[in-house]
Amino acid sequence: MFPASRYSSRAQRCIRALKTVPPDHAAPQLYTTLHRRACSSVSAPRITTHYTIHPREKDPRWEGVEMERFGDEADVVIVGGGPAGLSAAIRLKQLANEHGKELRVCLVEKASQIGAHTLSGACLEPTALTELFPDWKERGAPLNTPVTEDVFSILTEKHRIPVPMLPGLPMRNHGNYIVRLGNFVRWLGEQAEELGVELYPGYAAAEILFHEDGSVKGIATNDVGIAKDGSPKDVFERGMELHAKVTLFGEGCHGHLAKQLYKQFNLRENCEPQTYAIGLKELWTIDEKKWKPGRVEHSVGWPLNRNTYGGSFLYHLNEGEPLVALGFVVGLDYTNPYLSPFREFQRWKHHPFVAPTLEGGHRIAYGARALNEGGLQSIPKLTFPGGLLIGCSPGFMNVPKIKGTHTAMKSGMLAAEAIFPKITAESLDSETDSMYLSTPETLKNSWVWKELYAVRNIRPSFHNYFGLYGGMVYTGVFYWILRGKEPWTLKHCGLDAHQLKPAKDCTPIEYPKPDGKISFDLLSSVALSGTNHEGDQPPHLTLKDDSVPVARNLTIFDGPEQRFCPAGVYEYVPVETGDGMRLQINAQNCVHCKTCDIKDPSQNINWVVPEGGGGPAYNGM
Ligand SMILES: Cc1cc2nc3c(=O)[nH]c(=O)nc-3n(C[C@H](O)[C@H](O)[C@H](O)COP(=O)(O)OP(=O)(O)OC[C@H]3O[C@@H](n4cnc5c(N)ncnc54)[C@H](O)[C@@H]3O)c2cc1C
Ligand code: SF4
Repeated sequence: MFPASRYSSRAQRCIRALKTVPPDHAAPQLYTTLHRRACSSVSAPRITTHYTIHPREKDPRWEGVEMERFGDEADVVIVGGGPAGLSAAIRLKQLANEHGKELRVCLVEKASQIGAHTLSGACLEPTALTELFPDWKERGAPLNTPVTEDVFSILTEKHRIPVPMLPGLPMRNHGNYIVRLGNFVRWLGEQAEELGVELYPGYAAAEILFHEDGSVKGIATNDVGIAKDGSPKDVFERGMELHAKVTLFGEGCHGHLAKQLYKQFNLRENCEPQTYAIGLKELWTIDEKKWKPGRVEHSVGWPLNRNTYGGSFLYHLNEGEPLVALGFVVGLDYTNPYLSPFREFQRWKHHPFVAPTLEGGHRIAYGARALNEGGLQSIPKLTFPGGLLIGCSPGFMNVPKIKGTHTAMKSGMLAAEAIFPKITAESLDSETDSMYLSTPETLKNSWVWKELYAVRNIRPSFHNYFGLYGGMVYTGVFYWILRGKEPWTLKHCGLDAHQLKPAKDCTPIEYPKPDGKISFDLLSSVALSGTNHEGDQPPHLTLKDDSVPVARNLTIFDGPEQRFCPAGVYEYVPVETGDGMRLQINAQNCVHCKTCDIKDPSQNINWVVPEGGGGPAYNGM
């Protein structure tokens, strides 16, 4: 793996030493020093060609290329057409209409169609929707499946232990609806357009723009026409600037621009690190005799061990055909680098309680997306000069409920209500100027805050010796009986990226081969996500340092990105000229789940937006 012909003797000494020391949380300084030395001594093949790593100003191929950008002005610009962004846009226009004000609201969405990058369960709690549109039924909102049956189980390899769904438990779904969230988001988009919101699907916000005083001025959409090697193509076109008085960032879980805002405005200074899970999902048409529209099934336990947080969902939809949505969620604080969330999902489908539903059925869609698990203690400061963070980007997910849509919507609506009087108090003819906002008090007094406060200790309580079982006992005592009123707030165990143990300390996991009927391989799965990217563009999975994957991730953790990526984007392949391995990034496969950016143990991967419109083509996921 590290032949003398390829690496200097200094690099080899450092790599050998790296193999013998524990990971950085055990001996941080020694580890970091050795790692830096090893990486600086390794001559790695060039992988990253993106201008965010190799600035165009220093690249002779870009000399003389026209870089002027066209700019447009709006009152509010919203990044992300998910439940949060669309609810904020809708609420702003509702308020403008109620008060007889003109308000220009523009929303950019990186998917080619609104809803095409949306992936969720999803059981929808309709609280926020009813506040936004009390007449949602008359408006034809696609909530076609009220929950009629709620089943929760602890799975062992061969058996199932039923858990009664007592009133008051967070997992209870009485009064909720099973939806295809992509369809619901598309419907929200239609309502927004009807109210006069300008929607721009196929336009990714690639850059945050700042005023001279450091406040946010708006965003720029991505440039197009850059070749894979980072040079300009003949068809190169600069993106467009959108300036606004206020910019709302609703990029969803682990926003790429939000990451920059955290740094720029130190927004995470007083909160815990965000923690995450990856959720994988499939849609199946099943035998009509097994179809029970309105039935919701959740499980914890097998195939995960008691110290790995996660579980499954299986929802029977009522959409005119015998359709089920099923998925598997794995907490990204798992420690064994050999774990593959995708293969755990495939294995789970063979459980004797699950497989009979799928036998004779047909899989029609696949996808994956990260979700927040940090809860209240991980919500950063939400406001900064010129903008606000909304939805799952800062993280309003209610983890034990596995629900974040209603809270994301409400956070967007509250943001709209907080900024509306400020924007309209100014002369609308005045030059665009950024607003200074403080966290809306209404948010802290809202049901969102109360709901997240009550469940704040459930997820961190799973970090105990008994794992799953300890967490369930904690939930029973402190949530079900005391309703989260305990006077303490538990901490998470740090960044998910830091939780992996070195491969030498872990046992490889033997996964069964897929049978092609119930379980499938990765590539045939990715094909069902419809994902596509223009091939001749720089990979949007950028590496801060091209040598780190081999020198650290492969050497110490046996290349975990090959297993945690649910789309087969990362592969270690033999170097063509000489010995050794190199990382190959199959960026076209990416389904924009953001897991690599979260779980990379070296925090060397930075997901950036690809050319607008690229990515999965989900149809009602
Ligand atoms: C597997 C899984 C199961 C879930 N189950 C449930 C459930 O049963 N019930 C429930 O209520 N919630 C569930 N959730 C959570 C729910 O999906 C989220 O809480 C919700 O979608 C958050 O809404 P959002 O608008 O904040 O973010 P998102 O829905 O992620 O929307 C963000 C949007 O922004 C776009 N975007 C991102 N970056 C950019 C950019 N730079 N430029 C332009 N556009 C951009 C994205 O393409 C996306 O369309 C689940 C999530 C997962 C992953
Ligand atoms: S490359 Fe990263 S963002 Fe893309 S699918 Fe793989 S893990 Fe997800």
